[in-house]
Amino acid sequence: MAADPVVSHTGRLSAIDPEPGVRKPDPLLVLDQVTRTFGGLVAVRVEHLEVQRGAITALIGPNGAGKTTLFNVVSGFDRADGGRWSFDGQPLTGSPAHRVARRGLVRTFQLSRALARLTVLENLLLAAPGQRGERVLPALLRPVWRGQEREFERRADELLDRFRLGPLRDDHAGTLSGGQRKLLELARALMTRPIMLLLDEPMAGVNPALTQSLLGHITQLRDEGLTVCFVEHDMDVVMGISDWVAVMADGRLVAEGPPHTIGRNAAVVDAYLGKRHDEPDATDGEKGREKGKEE
Ligand SMILES: Nc1ncnc2c1ncn2[C@@H]1O[C@H](COP(=O)(O)OP(=O)(O)OP(=O)(O)O)[C@@H](O)[C@H]1O
Repeated sequence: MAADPVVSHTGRLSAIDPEPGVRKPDPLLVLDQVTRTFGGLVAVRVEHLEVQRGAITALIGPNGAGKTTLFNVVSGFDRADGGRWSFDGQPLTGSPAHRVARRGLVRTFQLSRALARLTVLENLLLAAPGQRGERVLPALLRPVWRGQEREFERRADELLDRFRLGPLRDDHAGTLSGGQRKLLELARALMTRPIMLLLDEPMAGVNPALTQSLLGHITQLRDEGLTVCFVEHDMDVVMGISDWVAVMADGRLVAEGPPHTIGRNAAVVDAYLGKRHDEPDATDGEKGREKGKEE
């Protein structure tokens, strides 16, 4: 019997050297010399990073390490100052967000105020591939749906069932709990049938019962072949679902390895002790100071 491709992808990860920038057996996303600066602050300076296809990779690091900025750059929501990156063997450097999504790399965002006013179903339909809000909204008001819209609605219902959001289909998204919103964000991202998902703190604001369910959904998606990279501060979550962990500090990639090795890595201990997780560093920019105040 042929080997399960997913098991072999993640299994092969445990055999490679846990070194920052190490080559992966089957990289889907590859970054080289990627930098992003804000004024004098170098937020990201990643020399080389490969994300393994079919695996769940956690991106961790203290506040202000550059994780979100890296996600923004790669997903086309921010520009880099330098470097190049490729996806599925083809260059992706500098592509705008809509093109990145069309290539199959999709990033989740927290539900915005505008989307909170739409129903759960409308949120999914707006995320349908090749659709732009101005084309979908009038369609939503039409009593008879044409072929493409019907197909999108079928896909949306499939996802709502999958995430047990079916009964909330016609509720305003703003009325959902924190955990249900996270499920909706995941469902929105899946409308386009992506190859890879970038999840920014998928468990933030989720109660423990729903956290388990969300973790189950994410590992199930991985088992179906989706590649997942997520930023997370909760180490139980990181240890619980990731196949591989990449650690950033001060914009750099300082460590990589299987989850059970990461806690023992001296560079990781330095990164977290040097800049406590709940404490913004004095060298952080405005954003770091603002975050510090909020927390
Ligand atoms: N738009 C911006 N303008 C100025 N500085 C920024 C901006 N965005 C990020 N930064 C700075 O870049 C650095 C990296 O921030 P980033 O949000 O990427 O870190 P992070 O690792 O995601 O942190 P956290 O875990 O707290 O979300 C920080 O010092 C931050 O203050």
